[in-house]
Amino acid sequence: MSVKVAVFVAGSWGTALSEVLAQNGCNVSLWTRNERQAEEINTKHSNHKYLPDVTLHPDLHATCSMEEAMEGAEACLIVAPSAAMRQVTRQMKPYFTDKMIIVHATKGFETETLKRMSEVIAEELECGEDRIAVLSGPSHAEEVVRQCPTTVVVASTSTETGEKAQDLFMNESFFRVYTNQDVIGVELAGSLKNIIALGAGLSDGIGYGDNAKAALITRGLAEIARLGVVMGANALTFAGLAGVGDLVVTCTSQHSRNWRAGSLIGQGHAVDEVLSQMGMVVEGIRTTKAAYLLARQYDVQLPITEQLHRVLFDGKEPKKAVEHLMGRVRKNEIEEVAKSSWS
Ligand SMILES: NC(=O)c1ccc[n+]([C@@H]2O[C@H](COP(=O)([O-])OP(=O)(O)OC[C@H]3O[C@@H](n4cnc5c(N)ncnc54)[C@H](O)[C@@H]3O)[C@@H](O)[C@H]2O)c1
Ligand SMILES: O=P(O)(O)OC[C@H](O)CO
Repeated sequence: MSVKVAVFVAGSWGTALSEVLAQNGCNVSLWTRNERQAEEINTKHSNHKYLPDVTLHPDLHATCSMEEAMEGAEACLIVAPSAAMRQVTRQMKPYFTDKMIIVHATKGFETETLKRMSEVIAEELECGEDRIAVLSGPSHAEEVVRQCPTTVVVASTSTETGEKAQDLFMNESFFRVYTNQDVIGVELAGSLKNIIALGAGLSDGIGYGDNAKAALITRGLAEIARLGVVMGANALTFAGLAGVGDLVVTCTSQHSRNWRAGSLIGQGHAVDEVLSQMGMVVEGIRTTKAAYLLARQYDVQLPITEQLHRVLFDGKEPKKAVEHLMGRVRKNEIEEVAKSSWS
């Protein structure tokens, strides 16, 4: 009998990961709050709003019933936007059993509490962290559904849960999954890279070149690791798939919503106008707010995040933010790294 996996929700990434699971022979029940979308997935095998021109696996079943989705499931995959994580997990709670593990693939924080997604899930489902894994890494839905080779990491404090998640998602043709025990590092890396991707888009939108983007990626990684290590992450995680891997893909890919949003803002469009145009979640905006507050809480300097915060929330002109970054006091690159326990 195939393993049943309940997936929440049917956005781009939830649908793409459902495809991976269905290709791997799992019995996938994809929950959505939208009845028309469920009907489209079940009858036309498509989800045109989020993955246009893609024919989905014929066995992929969508439902608006949480009970139906979760009944008999051995694993639940949660891919709700960070802003909806608490609401979705609260709805799941009545059907959550001791037999299930949770995998989440959401990038971001709860901005009101500054909690990571696994913390929100553990709170709402009242379960130990050892039953939760996070899946992250350089992986755009648009390429995964085309079965382009993709590598990700699943992190869990429990080896058993991590390996169960690895077994569910890994295949030998296009989806390779590594394990890692550094949940904090993997969650922070996947979330914070979206801020730097907004910055890379902003720089491209202004018309600056590849030098500027490479600098943002490199100094952005230093900034991510600086906060991450202080919050309890393993520095080596930032050199892996969830760290530099995801940072590079999000700062350079045509598919990145964060890069695209940054680029439009760099071209002079207002933040609200850009967000209403995108039609899909741009986690980096909320994450900039959360990281700005975390930097204060942990007394860590995040210059790129701080300038992006000024652009997004105080209306600072993007070029002025870049001038500010270029004009900071002189520093020694290696000493900076050593101070942040990067080495
Ligand atoms: N798209 C990707 O390639 C990709 C890759 C890796 C990680 N992620 C992460 O996955 C998460 C989801 O992103 P996405 O790309 O699937 O977003 P999306 O914008 O494509 O879809 C979001 C979905 O969430 C649903 N939704 C929003 N609020 C809800 C609520 N309160 N209850 C129920 N459903 C709700 C929307 O209806 C929509 O179907 C984000 O954290 C993102 O960073 C995305
Ligand atoms: O399209 P983005 O910018 O939300 O990025 C999606 C993923 O995080 C890439 O791994």
